[in-house]
Amino acid sequence: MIGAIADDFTGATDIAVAFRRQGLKTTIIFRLDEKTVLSDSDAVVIALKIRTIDAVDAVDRALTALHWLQARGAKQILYKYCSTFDSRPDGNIGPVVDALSRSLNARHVIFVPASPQHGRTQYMGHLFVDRTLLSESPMRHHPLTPMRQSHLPTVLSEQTEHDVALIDHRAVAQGPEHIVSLLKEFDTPGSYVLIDALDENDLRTIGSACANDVLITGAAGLAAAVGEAHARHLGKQPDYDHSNIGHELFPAVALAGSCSARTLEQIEFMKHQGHPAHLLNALETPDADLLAHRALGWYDEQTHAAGPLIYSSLPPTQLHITQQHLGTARASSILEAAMGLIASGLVDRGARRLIVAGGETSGAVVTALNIDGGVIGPEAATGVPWIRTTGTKPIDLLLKSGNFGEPDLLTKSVGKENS
Ligand SMILES: Nc1ncnc2c1ncn2[C@@H]1O[C@H](COP(=O)(O)OP(=O)(O)OP(=O)(O)O)[C@@H](O)[C@H]1O
Ligand SMILES: O=C(O)[C@@H](O)C(=O)CO
Repeated sequence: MIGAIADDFTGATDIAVAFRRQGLKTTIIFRLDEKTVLSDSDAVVIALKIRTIDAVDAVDRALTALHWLQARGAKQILYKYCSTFDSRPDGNIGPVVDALSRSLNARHVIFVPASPQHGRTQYMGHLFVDRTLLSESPMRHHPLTPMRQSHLPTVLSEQTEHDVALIDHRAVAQGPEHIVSLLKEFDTPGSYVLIDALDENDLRTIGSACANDVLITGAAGLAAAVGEAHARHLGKQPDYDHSNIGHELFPAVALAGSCSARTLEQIEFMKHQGHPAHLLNALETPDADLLAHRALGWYDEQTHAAGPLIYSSLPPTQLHITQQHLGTARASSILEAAMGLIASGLVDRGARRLIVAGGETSGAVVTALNIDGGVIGPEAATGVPWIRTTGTKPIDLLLKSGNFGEPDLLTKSVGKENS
């Protein structure tokens, strides 16, 4: 069984569906419970919310997840971070991988964030988002983890004491045996190796070179490659879900806390299509309870025929003003707490389908709703699967990564009743 630990919730759904697509029976876990028994899962993904928290706490939670997976028979561990390597200079990718590699006694650890299906490629150690370098992409304005350096060996070296090497694309092009022979040079405990990848072929090459590594790290591109090799080994066929998850439960509401460029476009599109929208203004009301109370009062006045939107997302200049006045961490914690309260209030009022934009925001919502896990359904967009939650009152959830999906994704997913 492959065990994956994801540093945020939308990242967890992104790799869960990458495994599922290959035909692996995949379970997603939002809350660790010692009593959980996994029946015949080929891949298990644990969603953590540790991307931006204090590194000591992040390490602690990642190790708890590791031990939980090991106790249930995970043979290979994938640590999933963002395909744009989102992290702060003091963490969290470095400290968490340091702890996981020590605990697993890993000889070398590969780092492969490239995910061509999402337009993320790595060449000569530099990460690209579509046609631009990471540092020139909208990721430079991220509210919590602004990425202003594209050369990943430099970024990772700032987060760890371990040596960081690069296997560049010329070496990848020579095939898996060549990578295996190069990795032998790094076969001392705790050697870190970033590997370039431009397309699915490169990822397949890397996936087969690292098939026996106890610890691998990366994003959905690597998960798909490793999942494919694993499915082949198990004799499983690719699986495209045809269930009705995500298409039948009403009322539906969209919640957006992501300030990523694509989410801002999706919000504009939704408003333009006439969906009612309510902005959470933390600058004016820096109080989670009050923001939630007002948002739910507003929701109660809507007809719900066209799925409503509740959002806090702002473009970079306005975001910066809020963060300067309130402090970055305080603004996030007020808004995440408000989103959690709003989600609980919506479910109490009968909402059956929630579309949530943003990984941290998704973590806040799922945690507030006390959801243990769910079944991965069809993809509304690449890397964005519907999830039907487990438990007595299932709801359908779409946890959307900030930059994923076409501009009409929120509009299409929230839908219009009887349309
Ligand atoms: N108006 C605002 N002012 C300050 N902070 C905000 C505002 N709106 C949202 N935020 C915060 O910005 C953060 C956005 O992170 P989140 O992970 O939800 O989105 P994302 O990074 O775009 O998504 P992903 O990680 O999936 O790519 C959250 O902590 C959220 O509370
Ligand atoms: O890898 C990605 O880009 C996403 O799965 C993600 O991590 C969103 O936060």
